Amino acid sequence: MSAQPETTSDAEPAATDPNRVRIFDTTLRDGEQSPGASMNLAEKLEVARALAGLGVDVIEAGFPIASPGDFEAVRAVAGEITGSIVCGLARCNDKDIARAWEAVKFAQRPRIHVFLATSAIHREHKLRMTPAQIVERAVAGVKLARSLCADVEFSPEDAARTEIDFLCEVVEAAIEAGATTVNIPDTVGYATPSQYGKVIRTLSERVPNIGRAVISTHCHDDLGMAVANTLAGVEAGARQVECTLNGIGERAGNAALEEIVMALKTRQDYYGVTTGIRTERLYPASRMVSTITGLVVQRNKAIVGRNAFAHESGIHQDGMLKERSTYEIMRPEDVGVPKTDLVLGKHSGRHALRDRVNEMGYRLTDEQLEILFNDFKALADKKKEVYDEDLAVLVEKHLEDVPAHWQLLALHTTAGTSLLPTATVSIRRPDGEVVQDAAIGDGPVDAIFKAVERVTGVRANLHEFVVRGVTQGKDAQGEVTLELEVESGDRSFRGRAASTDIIEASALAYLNAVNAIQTVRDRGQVREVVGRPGAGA
Ligand SMILES: CC(=O)SCCNC(=O)CCNC(=O)[C@H](O)C(C)(C)COP(=O)(O)OP(=O)(O)OC[C@H]1O[C@@H](n2cnc3c(N)ncnc32)[C@H](O)[C@@H]1OP(=O)(O)O
Ligand SMILES: CC(C)C(=O)C(=O)O
Ligand SMILES: [Mg+2]
Repeated sequence: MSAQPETTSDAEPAATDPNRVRIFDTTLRDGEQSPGASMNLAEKLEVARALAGLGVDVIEAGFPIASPGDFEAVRAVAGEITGSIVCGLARCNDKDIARAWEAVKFAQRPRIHVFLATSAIHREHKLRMTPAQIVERAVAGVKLARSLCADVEFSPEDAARTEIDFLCEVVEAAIEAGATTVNIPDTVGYATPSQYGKVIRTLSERVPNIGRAVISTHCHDDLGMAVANTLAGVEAGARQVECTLNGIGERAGNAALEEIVMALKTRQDYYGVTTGIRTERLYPASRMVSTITGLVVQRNKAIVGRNAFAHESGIHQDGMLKERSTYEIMRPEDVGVPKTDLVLGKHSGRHALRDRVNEMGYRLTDEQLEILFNDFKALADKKKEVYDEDLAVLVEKHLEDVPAHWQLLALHTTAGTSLLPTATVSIRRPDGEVVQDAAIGDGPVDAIFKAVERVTGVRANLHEFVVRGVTQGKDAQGEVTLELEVESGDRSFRGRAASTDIIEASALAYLNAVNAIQTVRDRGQVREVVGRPGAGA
């Protein structure tokens, strides 16, 4: 075994500032261990570039002994990435360590990461080794790695379930053998924050040579506590945190990089530490990892989920419009999310509605807004989200001046392959009387038109009938536009209406055109009237 190379004496802030927390990203190694998340060389390189751009201190690029492909990927990352340390994982044996070194040796800043489980469960059942053999093997592995590389990390796998005295012994021996970072994995996500923090604090108090190494956290999310445990580790003195983008990783995943970084940044007042992460690149990097791995980010995921900066409740939206900090503790632009999203839905209020229609260029009186608000709530009860296009339809409906002489109150249709299409309509006449009638037709829409004709007595030929989706999603609104020609054939009247139910939209559009005809008749006018839905149409 050759003499140990010098420990890396980098002038990075991470090496000199006691309050700087190093971000060790293992998206390409532990993250890739998520079932179905394997990445090829080109994909790993792309993610590695994003990680370097993000400013992570260490990129764990893979486990070189795992496969020729992983070896090549780690080598490619090592050959290209500058700035960040590039690390390869190795079991505690000569072959793994040699292979890891072969893969990372051309990196500007290489690291070998050696691991060996220390808990009783792993010692007895998996490794079948005694505590003394574990210490001996760990020391040999670290020494071999240090003979090759100045920067060596040692992980006592399943540390959080390891007897604390034995853990202290192994950590001390690994540092003595040359480990420059000692990583304390909660491999199975079993720890709780105060317990994990206590482990880190105990190591820093009881291991005599601990000052020669950086203490690192590596927490899994089996009980949903990976980030909380990591932060407890930082509070207890850890100055490297191992994490992955979007929290991907073995089983329930690893601690999420974006959550740790933003917790440390947002609560700098509490933690008093910094990282070197360019946080405005978090969202793009998260999107990239999600696209490449195919692991979808849940909507309500902290920091990078689609809802992380979205507000639907009226009270929150009102607060946001008055002062952003009422309901947001971070600015979306600080994590690379384009902007806060005030989603209009069933829980929204008048402030948000007025703000949105103003943004869309409409100026409504208080009375118009009130009417719009009622229609909006009725629509929001049917639709999950009310889009700008939906609003435009509702607003225009109230800006039009076609009076609702005839108002549709209720509608019922039956249709099917072996039935006569039938429609029953209930309509309020201009004199206020409610009339019901029914008709059969070639289809349910034709039956509706005939029933409306029977009630209103307005005879016209349907000249044009167009249905189109005007909004997004399965619950999109359909808009019906139609044109009626009155019997003389020299005048046409258009009607338009929108609804989530196109049968209803057809009835409303037809009645709307009938109202336009009625308006002309009442005024004795002979010009064409373009009818759009009037109030109640
Ligand atoms: C907590 C973690 O995330 S650890 C990293 C987990 N990641 C992976 O396992 C992904 C990559 N792994 C692989 O491709 C394969 O498991 C390989 C190539 C590493 C090994 O494959 P194989 O040689 O066929 O062994 P296999 O995976 O079936 O079993 C693991 C062997 O390593 C031993 N082992 C496990 N951890 C260590 C360690 N840290 N140091 C030394 N030996 C170890 C096991 O005891 C077992 O040895 P045995 O064959 O004497 O019983
Ligand atoms: C290899 C080690 C660090 C690991 O991933 C774990 O223990 O979870
Ligand atoms: Mg792990």
